[in-house]
Amino acid sequence: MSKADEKYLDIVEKIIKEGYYSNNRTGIPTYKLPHQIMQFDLNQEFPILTTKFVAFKTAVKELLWIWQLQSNDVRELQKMGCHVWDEWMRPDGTIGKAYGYQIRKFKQVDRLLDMLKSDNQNRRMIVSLWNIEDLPDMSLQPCAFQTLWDVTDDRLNCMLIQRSGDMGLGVPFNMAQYAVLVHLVAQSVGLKPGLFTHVINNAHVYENHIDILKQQLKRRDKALQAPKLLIDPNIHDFYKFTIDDIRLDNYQHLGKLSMEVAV
Ligand SMILES: Nc1nc(=O)c2c([nH]1)NC[C@@H]1CN(c3ccc(C(=O)N[C@@H](CCC(=O)O)C(=O)O)cc3)CN21
Ligand SMILES: O=c1ccn([C@H]2C[C@H](O)[C@@H](COP(=O)(O)O)O2)c(=O)[nH]1
Repeated sequence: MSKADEKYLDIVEKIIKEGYYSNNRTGIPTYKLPHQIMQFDLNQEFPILTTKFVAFKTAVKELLWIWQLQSNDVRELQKMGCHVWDEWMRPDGTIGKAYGYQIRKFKQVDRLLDMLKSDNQNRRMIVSLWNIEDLPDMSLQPCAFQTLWDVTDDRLNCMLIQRSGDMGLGVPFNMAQYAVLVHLVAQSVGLKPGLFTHVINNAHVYENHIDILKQQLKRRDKALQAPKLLIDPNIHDFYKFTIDDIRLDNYQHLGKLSMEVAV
């Protein structure tokens, strides 16, 4: 069974059984648990769910939009064929000063790549999208808002801090996305990928996702082996990876489960 299914479904099951019921700004109440953590050794396998289909290409497009294009323009994402931000688009076509905007504003990716190449024992390698001054001008404040990077024994490790995690929709994307990011950054600076630790402060299941997630829990015993992530090995410039250079070999899964997004 894929490790991703095991760790993800453990949290989903715990939230459904023991989670606290509460309301939130969307008006769709959730069951929630604080401080849920998943850790994956990217050297062993790629963390993507097999107990449901995860739209891998769509997820990677969103990742490239934020980290490589460093854009806040939803129309750019739509041009790539990804529509997961449509509901948060402002009349000017953007999501305000959020996500990619904050990476570009402080050249955060360039700084990270430089530090990893020149001083990888630096303990200040952090990319943060949480800019207090700009928070009021974001259509959604970033959820997966901080990554902390470390190099140990020639392996690149990354801890993702997510303040708020929608277990049904956002988290399956985020796990796969940030695992891809670690692989891309590692390949760009000549390191091997290591640990990916995913910390979720408020891990929640929306009430209208419960029945579908229960269906997914029943698939647990049928979970399949994780696919392999294949990245064109000739690319060593972070800005040169395209969506076609990043693919999964033999992604087997138990089929799509549709859920509605709470806006
Ligand atoms: N309530 C909520 N949950 C989220 O996960 C979320 C937000 N809001 N707001 C901002 C972004 C948008 N995200 C989304 C939005 C939609 C899907 C979604 O519909 N996923 C489908 C596949 C979509 C496709 O193939 O295009 C899925 O079945 O996973 C995923 C992530 C993640 N974020
Ligand atoms: O990458 C993402 C982006 C968003 N989410 C989820 C988490 C919450 O359910 C909503 C955001 O609502 P807030 O009230 O701002 O917390 O979106 C996610 O899981 N992953």
